[in-house]
Amino acid sequence: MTNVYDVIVIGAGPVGENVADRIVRGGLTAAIVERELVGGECSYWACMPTKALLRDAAALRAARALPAARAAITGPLDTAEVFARRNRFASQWKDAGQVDWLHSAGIDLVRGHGRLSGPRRVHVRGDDGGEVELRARHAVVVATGSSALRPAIPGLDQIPTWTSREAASADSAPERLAIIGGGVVGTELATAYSALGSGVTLVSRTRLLPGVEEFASEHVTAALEEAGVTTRTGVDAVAARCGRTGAALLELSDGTTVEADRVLLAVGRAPNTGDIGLDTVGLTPGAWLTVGQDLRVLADDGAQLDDGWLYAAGDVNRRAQLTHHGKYQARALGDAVAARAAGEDADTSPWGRHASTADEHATAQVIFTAPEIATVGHTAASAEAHGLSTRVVDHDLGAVAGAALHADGYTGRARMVIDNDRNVVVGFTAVGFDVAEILHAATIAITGEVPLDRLWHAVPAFPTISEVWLRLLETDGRDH
Ligand SMILES: Cc1cc2nc3c(=O)[nH]c(=O)nc-3n(C[C@H](O)[C@H](O)[C@H](O)COP(=O)(O)OP(=O)(O)OC[C@H]3O[C@@H](n4cnc5c(N)ncnc54)[C@H](O)[C@@H]3O)c2cc1C
Ligand SMILES: NC(=O)c1ccc[n+]([C@@H]2O[C@H](COP(=O)([O-])OP(=O)(O)OC[C@H]3O[C@@H](n4cnc5c(N)ncnc54)[C@H](O)[C@@H]3O)[C@@H](O)[C@H]2O)c1
Repeated sequence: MTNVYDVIVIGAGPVGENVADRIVRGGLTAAIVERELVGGECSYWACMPTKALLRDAAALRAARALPAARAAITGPLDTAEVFARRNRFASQWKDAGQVDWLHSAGIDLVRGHGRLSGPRRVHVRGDDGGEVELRARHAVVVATGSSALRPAIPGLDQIPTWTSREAASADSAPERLAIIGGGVVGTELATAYSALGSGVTLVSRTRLLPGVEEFASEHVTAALEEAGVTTRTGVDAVAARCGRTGAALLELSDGTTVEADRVLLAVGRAPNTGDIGLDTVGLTPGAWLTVGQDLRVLADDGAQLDDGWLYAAGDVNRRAQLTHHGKYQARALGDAVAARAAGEDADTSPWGRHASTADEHATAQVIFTAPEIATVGHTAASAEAHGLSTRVVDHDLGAVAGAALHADGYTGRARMVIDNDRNVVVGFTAVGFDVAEILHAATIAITGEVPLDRLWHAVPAFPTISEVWLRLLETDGRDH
């Protein structure tokens, strides 16, 4: 195996894989370094297994919302089958399929822990202790992702804890599960484990899902409580200890205690940069990597690092910690490196071919709680914080014919945030069952900056949940 490549990618998560793919498609050579499983967190311990844990309960809930289908339900959820199907979606934690794909794409895989060892150099220590020094002609891309953050709560190491990794790969549900952190991981896994039979207590410093519109957070909070989850908002877990029976005891800031068999830590992510040789190129180990518009890593003082040979994409640059946004960055980055190698200029102007502008203006996310939250672009609060002059239009999703038909007693709401100056949509949020699939219309409206006058000509089919678009436009009126 040659040790010199056009580009070296550290980390074969979804983002690293896509960077390497675009590099090779651009006519360059690429090696990818991976210390665990090719496919990364998303494939084995995050997106795919957690969504698999949620899916059967969602289908059962959908059937229960229709009287005739409900009558056909003959028993409870077969949780052993749920875990077995999850195992298949996690490829039994084996990466042979993804390795085959790498080979078919013409990407060389180097297994081991990669560290920068100077400009354009990556040192890899293999699991077998073997070492190899790789050299890049054009670029090194850091795509090492992130890991669960461990909060500094005294006594935590004396109690049985999980991070999202263990929760995503467990093969049974604890009788009592306490979750610290009411963000996306906390609420999704509370939804999953309460459906799988755990008695769940969700402890959150703020309201649940503080980053989304308040009405969406309220819908999910009410639904979690209805499903039997105890939500404790506005409190911190301040100490932990082991009870006499071996159970975990969490002391909360309001003086109360929560007892559980497991405590899931879901308080955010930390960058996988502690041991990747950042010090050898003048950067601070353990920090998130700051990048410019072109995803090139900036020095600690904000200046361009050397001649711009070091890039970072995905979770590690903290622009938008979502698989699809990381892969979007990967396409822009890979194409830019290939263009530059061919002596061409990269187009990193807003919405240019090599820019990842959508990270800033149209971050799209589905939160797979029950009901789901689908959101893209600004919330009313973030638009205001960005100094935009906006108006907000809301509509009751339950009043849309397609939603009423979808499920008896359908409740939900949608919000459109409109930029008054340009008369375009800059934000959209919906909460309700199965709203995930209506999100992309909003993403297209926002990225396309479609004028509202033209949106009136985008006719949603009847009777679908997407008809909420027409209702939102009608509520706003035609006179702006
Ligand atoms: C519980 C959970 C659920 C999630 N669900 C969703 C979801 O539904 N949808 C969504 O869009 N996002 C979801 N996310 C976020 C998503 O998982 C991440 O945004 C995504 O995995 C980021 O991809 P990445 O390639 O940047 O990093 P990762 O997936 O973390 O991959 C990084 C890779 O780099 C490797 N690596 C690290 N350091 C080194 C080194 N020094 N040498 C060699 N290899 C190294 C790692 O082993 C890993 O394979 C979820 C996250 C969590 C925690
Ligand atoms: N469906 C999806 O798209 C999906 C699903 C899961 C995760 N993710 C991604 O994974 C990332 C991590 O998710 P997450 O939920 O871990 O992080 P998060 O930042 O969404 O939420 C963490 C929550 O924990 C709270 N918190 C922090 N420290 C605390 C402490 N000491 N005590 C109590 N609460 C504390 C924070 O206030 C915050 O509300 C997110 O960026 C998310 O985008 C995405």
